[in-house]
Amino acid sequence: MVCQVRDHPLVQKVTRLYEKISSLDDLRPSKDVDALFTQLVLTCIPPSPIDVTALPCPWLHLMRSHLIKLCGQAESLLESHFSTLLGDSYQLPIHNLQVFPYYSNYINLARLEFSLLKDHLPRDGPLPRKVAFVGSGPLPLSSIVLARDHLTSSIFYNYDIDPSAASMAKKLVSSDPDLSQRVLFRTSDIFNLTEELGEYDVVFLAALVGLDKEEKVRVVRHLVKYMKDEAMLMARSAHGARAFLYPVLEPSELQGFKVLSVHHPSDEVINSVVVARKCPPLQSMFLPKVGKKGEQVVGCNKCSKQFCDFDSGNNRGTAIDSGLIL
Ligand SMILES: C[S@@+](CC[C@H](N)C(=O)[O-])C[C@H]1O[C@@H](n2cnc3c(N)ncnc32)[C@H](O)[C@@H]1O
Repeated sequence: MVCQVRDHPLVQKVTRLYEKISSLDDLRPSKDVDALFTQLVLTCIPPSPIDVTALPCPWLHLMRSHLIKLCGQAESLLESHFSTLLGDSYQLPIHNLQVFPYYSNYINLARLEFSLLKDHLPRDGPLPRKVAFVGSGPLPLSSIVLARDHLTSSIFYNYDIDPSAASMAKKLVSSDPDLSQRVLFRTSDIFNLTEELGEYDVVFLAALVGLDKEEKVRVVRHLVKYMKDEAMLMARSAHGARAFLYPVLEPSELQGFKVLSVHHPSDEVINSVVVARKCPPLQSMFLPKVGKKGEQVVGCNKCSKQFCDFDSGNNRGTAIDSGLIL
């Protein structure tokens, strides 16, 4: 079958950039690497009619999944470079974060995530006390900006699978009397976090945790298993052509969560944000398990408009989108 989408100008441009990026020996920041990734981001930011997650030909699927991995590697190397620069060159790294070329993107992303989170918290209720950020990286700008500007009394526990990330990140906040006490770092793969995930009121999930659909779903299932009921999940995703750069988390993959909102930025903030709340345990298993769309779903009381809409009181549900298959 001929793959027409390959002739689309956007796909042709991304393919050309992919061929150059994938032939690089080294993804550490340099003039060439920066120029290629800048072109790639500028190519993928504008709205696009193409559903990148449903590319008809296998070659493009393979290209996309390799490109996401290359972007992840380059992002981590960029963060390590600037984290080292900040930690080695400044007494107060926190006061010099603007040396990172995309600092303003993180300011905007943190503002967006906080406003989306606040929309789903009780109006005059307390702000979340304990926050986890999974996939914080060597330059944990999201946690730093969220803790400094928005959740100013919350405690942030940052997790990263890369042991060097925690040590670099600690160095950035150690000279700040407030953040050094409230923004803490641990090394762990998300899959090794179990009971402690149940301590958090909010879990932020970086876009690069779970690089393909299967792994992203595995991450969500792990979070469902260990997050406490009603805790909030702020998961990063991607939309449109930005899905060439980051994995996509579909609301339908968030079984066990009630999806509260999905926000696709149209400015230079690359990531989409999915806001969800952990469902309370199923009240009863008496409802038949769902098999196909539109059938009755297993009761997930008070939960997941996305999956089931309950008649009042009798706890029976009719799948709207896709049922909970447990
Ligand atoms: C590059 S950072 C991006 C986050 C960014 N620094 C921020 O502040 O929003 C993404 C991080 O996710 C980490 N990561 C990827 N998979 C992970 C996993 N399974 N568990 C924990 N961390 C993971 C990577 O090591 C990487 O450092």
